[in-house]
Order: sequence, then structure tokens, then C-alpha cells
Amino acid sequence: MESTLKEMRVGASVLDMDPKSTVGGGVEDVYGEDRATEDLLVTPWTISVASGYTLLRDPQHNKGLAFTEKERDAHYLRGLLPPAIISQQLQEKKLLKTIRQYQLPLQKYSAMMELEERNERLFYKLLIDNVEELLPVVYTPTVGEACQKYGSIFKRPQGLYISLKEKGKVLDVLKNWPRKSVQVIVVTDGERILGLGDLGCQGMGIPVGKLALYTALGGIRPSACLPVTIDVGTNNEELLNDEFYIGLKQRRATGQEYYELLHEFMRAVKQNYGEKVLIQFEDFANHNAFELLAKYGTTHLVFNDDIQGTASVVLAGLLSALKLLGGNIADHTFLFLGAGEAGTGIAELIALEMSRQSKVPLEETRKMIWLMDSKGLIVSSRKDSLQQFKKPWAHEHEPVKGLLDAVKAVKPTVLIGTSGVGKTFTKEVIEAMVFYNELKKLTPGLRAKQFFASGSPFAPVEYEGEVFYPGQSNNTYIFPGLGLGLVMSGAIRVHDDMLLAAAEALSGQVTEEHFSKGADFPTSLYHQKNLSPYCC
Ligand SMILES: O=C([O-])CC(=O)C(=O)O
Ligand SMILES: [Mg+2]
Repeated sequence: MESTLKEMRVGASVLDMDPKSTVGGGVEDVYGEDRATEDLLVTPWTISVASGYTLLRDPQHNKGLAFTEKERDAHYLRGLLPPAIISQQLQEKKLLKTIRQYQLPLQKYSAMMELEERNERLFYKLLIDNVEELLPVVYTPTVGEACQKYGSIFKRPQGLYISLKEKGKVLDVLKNWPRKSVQVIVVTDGERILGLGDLGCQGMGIPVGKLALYTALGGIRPSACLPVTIDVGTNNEELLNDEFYIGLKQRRATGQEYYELLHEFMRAVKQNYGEKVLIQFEDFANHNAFELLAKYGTTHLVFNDDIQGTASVVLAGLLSALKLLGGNIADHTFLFLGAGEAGTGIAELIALEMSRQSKVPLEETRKMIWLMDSKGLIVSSRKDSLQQFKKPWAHEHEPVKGLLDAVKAVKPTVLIGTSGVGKTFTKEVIEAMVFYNELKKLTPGLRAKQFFASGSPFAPVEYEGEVFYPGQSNNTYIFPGLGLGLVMSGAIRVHDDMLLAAAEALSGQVTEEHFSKGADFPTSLYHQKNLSPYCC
């Protein structure tokens, strides 16, 4: 059937485009429709020229009312638009006004996505010119809510869906994507979307959102970006019981079936786009993320944003803080609450940086870093039952259960939360941190003794009449620039040194003004005034 389809496509294009076949006049079977039967389908052909009505519906080229008189003549647009000409600047002003009028973040998100589907250039102009205001709309946190409701929001599909149904045909699926010169792919299997868990096929919002930032922040052409969702089912009962769910209604495939589909995808990508296409793994669950990265890190240009992108951004925050505090990263002791992709990824990059700076072997610098998971401090007596990626962090210590006790035992100078569980940094925990750090006198004479940064945007905090602006330690500071660098340099593998360099470069962007407001990321100090406290 597959080969028949292909033949028909070729048949229709070669035979019917032959000028001789048109000389007879009359009603011709231009698209081979007369030859179609129920079993022998004919691909519906549309011959499109980017002009007239088609142009207005082509988001890549449409300018709406911004088409000039000359363009309206040249592109057969007369009469298809009302007479007014509205410049892109004015269109932008109008859209921003409309978006600001919406109360709900999801309404703003939908308005932005509709714009992207209508007029891509205007979408990016608006996003780039107002990136701080619109980032929380097209990205974290609103994109999470959008994924939860994805099925009901979208009128048109975005990105490429590769499900178990396409097993054996993944290369053909890639060829269906209309744009050929792809440079960056963001792929998810939807199993761990942000902190929201398994959203199955509805995770598509994440690759779409991340790639919008590749363009807005990294300058990569939209046509070079390909969002992909691999659908192997979902274990989310609510979605499985939802009659409007857009994905495969089955439990997640695991083991061989899962890895075969992923492998076919990875091979097809290389076959179709070559070795220099960048693949960003996004929001895979722990149990697959580490394995996929280890497996494909040596054969493809690939990185995992949640492990490595997050690690690089957090390291940048630490390097910035050190500029103010003085001293060396190796002077510090770290405690993580959460030992998943972010926790172990950040820990490893810190250990690498410590080793690089102090020339102490990596095995030794790891010992300055402690991680906790839901069962307590990761210690050597737990080693046999630990997942592989946690094992390097199992140091000699007696078991410790709670965070407060761990702070008392480890006496960290840096506390990092990478768990999905909220409200764990209690007053007691923070007081214990302050107590031990004052003893260590690592911050003598500093007014703002503590730095705080959060992954999602966090509203400013007023304390004793002064306003502090929490930095946003989000991988969005890393992946668009890292990706641009990888693509521009023609790299074929991602190395840890690149992540360290990205962290240093980001840290170099932090100014005195940021420091003076308690932020150790180059967060805008102005836009956060518009943040509602709910996203904290
Ligand atoms: O998307 C974000 O805001 C950060 C991220 O990668 C995640 O939470 O998985
Ligand atoms: Mg992520």
C-alpha cells in the first residue's frame, strides 16, 4: 500500500504535469482522481503559489493588513483585504493591547498561538520586542496549563506526531514535514511535562514553546525548527478516560517496544537531516532520560535540557553569586532536595567545575555534594537499591530522613531544590541555613546575605521597605544560545566543556544592578512587576 501511494504521487506529478497531456482540452483527470478506487487512494494535490488567497493563509509569508499597495498588486491581493494599510508596528501595538486585556494567562497563550498560525513574522516581532512580558505566556508557567488542556485549545495541529502506529515508517513521517532544512529538533515523549507529570501526546506544547524561544532568543529561523512528540501511550488515567484526548489511548509502551521506536526516530533524523541537526531531549521521565542521553550522546548531536540545560543555568547562578561573595566554588558544600534529572545533572556539572577550578579529581569533588530523594539523604548504605544515576552521590554517612536534619548534618552553604514537591524550604530550614553559614562566615559584611532564584518566574518580594527581585534560574537562559552555538559551529557532539562555557557566558551577563536587587541572573527587573504572585 505504501509503495502504491508513492507511485501515485509520482505518477500524478510526472504524468499530469506533462504539457502534452493538456493540449486536448476538456475535462482532464489532472490529479488522477478518475483512477482512484476505495483501495487505491490518490493523494489530493494542491498546486500552490504564494499569492492571493493562499498567501493570506500562509503564516510564513502572510503580513495581513501590513501588505503595501505595491505588494497587494504584485501578489493578487486586491479586494482580498480591506483598504487600510496597517504597519507591522501598529499591528504589534494593537495585539499587545488585546493580549494585555485578557485576564487569564491561557487566553493570552491562545491569542499568541493563533497569531503564530496566522502571521509568523508578527508573532516573533511581538515576542522579541516584549520577551520579558510574553515569556511567561508562551513558556513557563502558562505552557504547562496549555498542555493540560491542549486537546481543547488547538484548532490546528502544530509539530510532528510520531506514535507507535508509525513504527516502521518514521522516515516517511519525517518526510511529510513541509520544511526541509531543519536544524533543531526538540522532542518529548510527554511523560514528565514540567512538574505536571505524564501528559502523553499533549506534551506537544513543550517542544513548540521551546522552539519559539530558539527563534525569539536564539535567532534560529522558524522554518529550521521541528517540534516532535513521540506518542507511546500515557499512564494518565484522566487522559485515557477523556473522549477528547488527542493521543494514543493505551498505557505507555516500555522496554524493547519503546526503545525500538526511539531508535528508529533517532536513525531517521540522522538519515533525513544529516549529522549536524541538533536534537534536544525534553521532559522525558528519569527512567528513560539518562539512558537515552548516554546512548545517543555518542552518536548524535544531542543534549537533554532538563539534565544539562538546567545544570548549566544553575551553575551560572552560582558563578555569579561567587563573584559577589568571593572565594572558590570548591569552598562550598551543596545539598539538593531532589535527585532526579535536574538534581543529579546540576550536581555533576558543579562537581566538574569544582574539579576544573581546583584540579581535585572528580570523584573527590563529588563528595562535597549531597543529594536527598523521597527516602532521605543518599548514603552508601542505600547504594544497592539506588537507580544508576544516583549512585555517584551515595557518600559515607548514617541515614538521615528529613531536610532539616540533613541541613544540620551536612551544613551546606548552598541549598538547591529540584523536587516537584512544594513548601519544603520551611522557616526552620532557612534559619538553620543562616545559622550554619553565619558560623562559617562565608558572607561577612554583605547586606543581602542570601541569593534566591527559582525555576519559574517569581514575583518580587518586599522586605523591610525594600523590593527584591528573585532571579529566574530557568534553562531558557541556556538552550537557545547553546543551540545556536552548536548549529553555527557545525558541531556534531555536545561536550561538558560547552555547558561549562555556556554557564560562564551567562554569568558574565549579570550586572551590578541585578546584584543590588538580590538577583544573580540577568532577570529583567521591570517586567516582574507585572507578574501575579500566583506563579510563585
Ligand atoms: O520548561 C521549563 O520551564 C524548564 C524545564 O525544562 C522543565 O521544567 O522541564
Ligand atoms: Mg523541561
